Amino acid sequence: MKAFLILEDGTVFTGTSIGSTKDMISEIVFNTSMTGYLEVLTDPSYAGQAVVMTYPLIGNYGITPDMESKKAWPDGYIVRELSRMPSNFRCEGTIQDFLKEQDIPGIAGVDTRALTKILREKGTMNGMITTNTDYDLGEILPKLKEYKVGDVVSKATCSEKYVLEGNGKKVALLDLGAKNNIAKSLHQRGCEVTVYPAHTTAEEILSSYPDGIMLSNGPGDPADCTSIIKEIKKLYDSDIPIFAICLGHQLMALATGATTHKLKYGHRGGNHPVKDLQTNRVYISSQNHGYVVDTESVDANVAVPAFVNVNDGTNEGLSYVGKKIFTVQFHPEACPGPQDSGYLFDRFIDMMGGTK
Ligand SMILES: NC(=O)CC[C@H](N)C(=O)O
Repeated sequence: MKAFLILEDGTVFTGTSIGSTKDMISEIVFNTSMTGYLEVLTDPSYAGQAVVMTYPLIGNYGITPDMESKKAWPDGYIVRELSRMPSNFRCEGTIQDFLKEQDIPGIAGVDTRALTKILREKGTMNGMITTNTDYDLGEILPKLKEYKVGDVVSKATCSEKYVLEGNGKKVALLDLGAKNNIAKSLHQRGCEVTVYPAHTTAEEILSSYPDGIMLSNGPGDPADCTSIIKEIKKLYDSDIPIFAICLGHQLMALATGATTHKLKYGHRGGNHPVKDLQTNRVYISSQNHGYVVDTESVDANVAVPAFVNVNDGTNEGLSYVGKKIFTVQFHPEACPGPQDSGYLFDRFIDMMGGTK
């Protein structure tokens, strides 16, 4: 069946429908990872976005247990070519069936290189995937311009708190739409991890006397998370060691007086170079974000830049003055992508007083 991808600027790509055949409107973003399409699909930070994979052949090893959450989160999925015969000893199905099961519409056969060039030059924009051959641009384009994502953190967070038992440091993980590998990275290092829903109060978290607090990644515009930001300010004031990733990093910055803005087309992929400003060493990082902390808005008495993006000079991490708090914009938990910055979990454990 034919499908169409219609962009806010009026560009139309024609391809083949994959997954669900329902109409979808979302923000269209591109990811340049060459591997790890399943981790991308199951990363809750994609809630409220449709993803274009720039790697031209997707689905070679089918569906495997490499999931970063229980379900797929993007509103839509856009690929050049989908593998028709996935092959792997762990393969449990095809992307086509997975998308159908999850009711996610997609489109294959799109010139993703041309599409990405448009998004890179004009910036991220909204789009629609439809199988309706009688689509009416005059009706659709104003709707696309109007579309704005809602409260996606509430959708992506867990509904109840749960615990991963361990004998080491007690970590409270605030789940803002967390990827599995954050809790796993702590648990593998012996920590006992208590995962809390995003709207938990600071009082509840602090009353369990954690050795450290971790703020996760998550979807949407950080500036929309006003009530969570208030709770994070109380966590900042508590003097408990804190490590934060991506959305967590942005919310800690907002809680302490800095501002954020939306990047033209974001950073999503597995090869973003970031420089550790303490050592001047460059790490290749996994990234997935559309917003960034304004470096010049950070009060030097509160925090100092710890990492910078080597491609565009944007902020990639902050170290908080007089506090045991450091935060990063990239993903040390990888999944997908390089694990070069996994040592940051060890740094967090050292900050909490080392392994018991
Ligand atoms: N992966 C994330 O945590 C993303 C944070 C935020 N939603 C952004 O796009 O910038």
